[in-house]
Amino acid sequence: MKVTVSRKAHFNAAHRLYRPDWDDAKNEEIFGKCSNPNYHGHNYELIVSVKGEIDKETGFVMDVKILKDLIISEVEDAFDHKNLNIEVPEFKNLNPTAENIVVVIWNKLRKHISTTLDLEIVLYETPRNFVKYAGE
Ligand SMILES: Nc1nc2c(c(=O)[nH]1)N=C([C@H](O)[C@H](O)COP(=O)(O)OP(=O)(O)OP(=O)(O)O)CN2
Ligand SMILES: [Zn+2]
Repeated sequence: MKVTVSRKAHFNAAHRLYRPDWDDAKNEEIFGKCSNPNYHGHNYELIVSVKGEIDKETGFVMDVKILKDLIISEVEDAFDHKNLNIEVPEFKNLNPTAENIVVVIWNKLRKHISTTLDLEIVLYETPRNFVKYAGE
């Protein structure tokens, strides 16, 4: 019997979608207003879910306090109030799309979560745009 435990979190961050090997016109054509050279921001919301067996002694799949602290140290401290393109090393050579951001977050968290647990992350870039990644 497997149960999913989820924790919501949020951060706000600035970014710019662009490719340095494309000129401004091509970036504008593909990324539109999101390629604004002066950046723009989002209030990102995420739902981190771990799925696994309930431990017989604790009754936990995973202690949510541990999950909360992990999200704070690996995601919020690293991304909150940051310019993703400039201040977050993972995006130095990676376009900070929602797709790429969710994969980066998943890889950061995966290292710290037991391999007996499945990990899935849903990342909302806006209230209407969201992506999901489970490591496949
Ligand atoms: N596949 C993707 N497409 C887009 C991404 C992305 O990360 N992956 N990102 C953007 C922009 O950065 C931004 O998310 C779009 O903002 P906006 O168009 O303002 O989104 P809204 O949901 O607010 O738009 P509404 O029309 O008001 O719903 C673009 N594309
Ligand atoms: Zn954006």
